[in-house]
Amino acid sequence: MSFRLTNVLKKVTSKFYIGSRSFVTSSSSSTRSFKYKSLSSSYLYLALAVSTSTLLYTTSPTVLNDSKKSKRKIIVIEDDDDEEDEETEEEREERLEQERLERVKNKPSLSQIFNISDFEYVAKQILPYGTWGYYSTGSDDEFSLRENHYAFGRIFFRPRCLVDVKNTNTETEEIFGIKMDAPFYCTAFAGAPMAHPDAEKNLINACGNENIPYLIPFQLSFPFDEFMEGAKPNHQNFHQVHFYNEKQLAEGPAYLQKIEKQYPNIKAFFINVDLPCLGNREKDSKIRASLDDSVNEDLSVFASSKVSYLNITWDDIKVLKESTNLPIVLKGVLNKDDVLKAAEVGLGGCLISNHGGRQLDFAMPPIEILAQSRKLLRENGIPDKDFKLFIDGGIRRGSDIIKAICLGADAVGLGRPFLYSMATYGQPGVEKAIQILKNEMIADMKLLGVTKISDLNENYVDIESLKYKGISSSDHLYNYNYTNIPPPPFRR
Ligand SMILES: Cc1cc2nc3c(=O)[nH]c(=O)nc-3n(C[C@H](O)[C@H](O)[C@H](O)COP(=O)(O)O)c2cc1C
Repeated sequence: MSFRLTNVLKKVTSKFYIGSRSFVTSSSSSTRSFKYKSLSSSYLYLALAVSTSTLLYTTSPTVLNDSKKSKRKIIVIEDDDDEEDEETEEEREERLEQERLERVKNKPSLSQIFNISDFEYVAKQILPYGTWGYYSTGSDDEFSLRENHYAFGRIFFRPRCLVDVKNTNTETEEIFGIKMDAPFYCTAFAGAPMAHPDAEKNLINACGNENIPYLIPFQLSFPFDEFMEGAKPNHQNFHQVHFYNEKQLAEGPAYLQKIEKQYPNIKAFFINVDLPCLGNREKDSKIRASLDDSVNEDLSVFASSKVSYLNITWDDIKVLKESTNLPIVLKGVLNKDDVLKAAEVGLGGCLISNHGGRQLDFAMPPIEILAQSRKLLRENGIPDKDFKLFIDGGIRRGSDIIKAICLGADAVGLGRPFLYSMATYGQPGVEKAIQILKNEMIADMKLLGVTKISDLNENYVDIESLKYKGISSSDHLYNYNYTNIPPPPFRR
């Protein structure tokens, strides 16, 4: 058998390349169908000292010596004679796309979806690779992205027993004049049409049917007026606003006035204060780079280097505030002192958010800042009813929502959960996601010994461990969907 070390290494790296691509593309077994032959055929074996995680998906029966102790695996390497198994880049892309389309066809029925993470799992399997990358990624090393979620795992409940909880409901008091069926809303995100042509229409219709607000994004894929024509009458919402340039900022007051006058069902403006520039969305960039020419052109709109935002200041916020009677909420506040300042300058509220871990990495988890902020506002004599607090980032369960309400939030926003449910099952998917969260809340409130939202307070939660970042019980559902940042792929 002819065999040269250089060829072996070439083929080893090609397997790693495929391995790392299929890892981020999909965890379905069908995408991992490397064509290894049986041990008896003309194959060579090479023992490599590699971490088990690198080869998480190379679980073919020909992978030997899977001892955790040694952390070594034996990889089967084809020899020079086996040219028939070679696959060109185009063939591989085509195969992966065929396999994806097959998964789209065979996706689980909606009745098989039991929780929010299930939607994420299906989305990961069926979305085009670049779209999944744009939606799921955060900035830099994604510490904030992961901690957003994990922080909820450091808060435990202190339930009361023997309470009559037969009539429990999740309805809210009025928030900027809106009475919601539950204290959460669908937050604003750009890029939803990459997954569905009617993206934002599905979202607003589902929110309308379930009576929760939609934070209508500034970057809509429909003209605003056309979009609002289709909204359910009496469905009350919020509107998110950011500015790309000085001209847009100068026109800001007129824009807010127009919306206020024309659309009485929009009850507050959420203005971004977390976009002096885009965060370093490194994993997203890596994924797009790996797609080369086949990259979906729409994606380039979101590439960090091509989008620039305007750096606004407190003075700009004052001008915008004076231009409208509607409450202004700052979206993306990350420090309790800024929360206090926003209250002192007479704004309506703050949305504590690190943009779903997409802006400043190592920004603290919003739930932790929330706990500090409500306390600080009270210490400074600002009653809860006079200043609304919202958080978003990492919320995936009804229990997460309850924890946030206990710690002083009026309502919370969810982004990716509604993006994934819409991308996988359209409007019915979003409605189901909302119902799942409502049902989880009802059950958890009963178990907590609480019948209404306004009775939730800090006495129902233990936050002793909240500040110990990085220490949480493992969340297997979350971890299963989390994708590691890929290393640079070797050329084939
Ligand atoms: C794909 C995507 C696009 C987003 N686009 C915007 C945007 O255009 N404007 C904005 O204010 N926030 C945007 N966000 C941030 C969300 O409004 C929200 O802060 C975040 O998704 C909450 O975290 P979660 O996804 O873990 O729920 C985006 C988030 C994602 C995931």
